[in-house]
Amino acid sequence: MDDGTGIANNPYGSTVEIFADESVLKEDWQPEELPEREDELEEIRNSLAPATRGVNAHNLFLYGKTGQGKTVAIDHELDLLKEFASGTEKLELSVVKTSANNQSTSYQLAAHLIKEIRGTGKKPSGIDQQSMFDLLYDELRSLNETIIIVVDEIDSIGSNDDLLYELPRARKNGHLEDHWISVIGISNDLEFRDNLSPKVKDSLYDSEIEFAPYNANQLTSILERRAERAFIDGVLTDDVIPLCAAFAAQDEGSARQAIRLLYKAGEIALNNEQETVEESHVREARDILERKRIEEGMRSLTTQDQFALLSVVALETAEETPARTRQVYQKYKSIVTRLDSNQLVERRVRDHLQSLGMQGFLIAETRNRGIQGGNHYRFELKTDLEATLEILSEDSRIDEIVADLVDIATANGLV
Ligand SMILES: Nc1ncnc2c1ncn2[C@@H]1O[C@H](COP(=O)(O)OP(=O)(O)OP(=O)(O)O)[C@@H](O)[C@H]1O
Repeated sequence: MDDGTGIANNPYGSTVEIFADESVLKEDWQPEELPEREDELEEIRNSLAPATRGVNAHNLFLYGKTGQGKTVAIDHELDLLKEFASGTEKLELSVVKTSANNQSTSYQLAAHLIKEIRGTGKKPSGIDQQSMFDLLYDELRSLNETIIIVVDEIDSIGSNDDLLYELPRARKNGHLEDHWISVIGISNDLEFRDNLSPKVKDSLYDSEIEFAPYNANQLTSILERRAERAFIDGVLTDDVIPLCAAFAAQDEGSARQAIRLLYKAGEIALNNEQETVEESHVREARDILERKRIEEGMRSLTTQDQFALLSVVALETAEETPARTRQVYQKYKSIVTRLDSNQLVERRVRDHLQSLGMQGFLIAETRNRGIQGGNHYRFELKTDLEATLEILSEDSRIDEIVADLVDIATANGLV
């Protein structure tokens, strides 16, 4: 049937409508309000407020797992501060934002900041560290009197953290005599603070705010506000939002994950020409996103990460998890022997296991050893076993081992 637009037979011409404003479900959409983070917003405001009183804002660290609203909260408060600055002569403000990205050093971070301030051109390179810092001070001098530097993924800077020590002291040390400078660091790595060198901690550390994972009720309200704008009235069945919220809350409590689930469920309904979004769409969306997450994560695993993961998967198929490091290590040794690969010592394997925990593949539970002192760890698989086995089996180096594990998992009724 022709609807008069001439596109009736075009495969893009779906007659079903689900979304009222799909852009609201996109990653870069900026919410106007964050009622679930009122306390954190107030703490950020109190830390930034000295800038309005003619001195530097406090240095600030925001911690929390992924998708907890750290970035959106800081953006919200900085926007308000900029708005305040534009209406008064009391505050001349410049905000510089950058991400430390994977494995940055102080040198690279300084180069990133220079590029960010210049707004164009390539990152400077080929000079020594002090010259790079001097170049950064030159650029910073061209900015307004009060400078706030936001460094996302600040933990990526690792042990070469000289710049984090230098920046907050730039005024005192005469590099930026006429400026007030402060640094806001954002991190997903909850242990980063403990690993900072004492001199950086001392120089940089004024206050910290931890963003606790959202619970299912908070995620429900976040989703409801989005859904009201994003979807046509009445297309979401009652279970959809609570289910998206529950799935995300069971995992990391991430608002990003909850929003992605809702968006994907809507797309699945639409692609299937269905008039309403239902619980089954959310379940399908969860499976698709989980698989994608594992696939993406696996691409960045090193060979030894992969062997460590495979060891835990092997214990999982035999229903022997959570497992102590020693147990995982035994499995690891048999795997590398079978593959005729380089064998690491137990401590290094434990490092790989912990890194897999950080990357969301494993649950790494810490137990205190009581009077013996120190901690020991227990590891179990966090990702879906069946999907993990399936993705691992695509790697020809380990596919025979994975095939054996699939047999064991099947025999144990796990897949
Ligand atoms: N309270 C909230 N209300 C509405 N939307 C929110 C809220 N918290 C987070 N979001 C949304 O969730 C997504 C993730 O938030 P954000 O990027 O701020 O998280 P993050 O903690 O900085 O995560 P990461 O460390 O991974 O960058 C964004 O789309 C953001 O708009």
